[in-house]
Amino acid sequence: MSVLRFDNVSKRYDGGHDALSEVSFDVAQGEMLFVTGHSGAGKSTLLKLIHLSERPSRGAVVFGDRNLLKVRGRRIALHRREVGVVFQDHRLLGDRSVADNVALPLILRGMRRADIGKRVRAVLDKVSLGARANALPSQLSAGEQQRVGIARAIVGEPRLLVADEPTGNLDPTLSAEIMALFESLPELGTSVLVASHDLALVKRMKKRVLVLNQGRLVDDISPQDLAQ
Ligand SMILES: Nc1ncnc2c1ncn2[C@@H]1O[C@H](COP(=O)(O)OP(=O)(O)OP(=O)(O)O)[C@@H](O)[C@H]1O
Repeated sequence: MSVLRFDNVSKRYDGGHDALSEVSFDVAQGEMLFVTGHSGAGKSTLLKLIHLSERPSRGAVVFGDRNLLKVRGRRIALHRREVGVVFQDHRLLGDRSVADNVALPLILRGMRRADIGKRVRAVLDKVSLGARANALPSQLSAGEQQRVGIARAIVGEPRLLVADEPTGNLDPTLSAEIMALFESLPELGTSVLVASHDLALVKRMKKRVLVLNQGRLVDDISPQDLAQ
């Protein structure tokens, strides 16, 4: 079953050229894949269409059986519960503890406090930050902050996780740890779509790779093809 489908999607920003041009692809439930391409190729735009911070100019983005064109108003927040997002710049609240930052999506959806505490502890353990639950983001390293961002993105058990250059500022060891964490998510049914311009990293992972060039999807490489 596909969790996400792009059907001939184009996106033109006001006054600009096509950032995406007639892009079509499917993501299966529990699949992990990468989208790569040079700076300006359209990777971030593609992710923004999925979590509805942008809208397509033409074509359809379909999530499960939901055409995202029809998702408006209050339904946007409901849609975002099902899509976890990891930003390159973390976007953590500086005056809140690690645990509070991770709890935020669950508080917003009105979950009971006791359940929130349990979930937050479990997910912080998963990203190896159980001991830093009470720290402020400014007291953490870049890699630790990134892991808090990931914990916040997965705490709500989304159907799809999208990550924009999640290892951009990290050393190779930390990048590998984060990729190992992402690789474990499909086992729980979460699909994972990672935008990265780091070709060495993408090749190492041996997953499906979508290649964008000036907004066009120019290649869709299967793991088998990558291995050759
Ligand atoms: N808000 C915007 N308004 C106008 N043009 C934009 C906007 N956001 C992106 N663009 C343009 O759309 C194109 C695709 O940008 P996008 O950020 O999606 O690329 P990218 O592959 O993520 O690049 P990078 O790796 O540098 O982040 C670029 O030409 C960019 O200048």
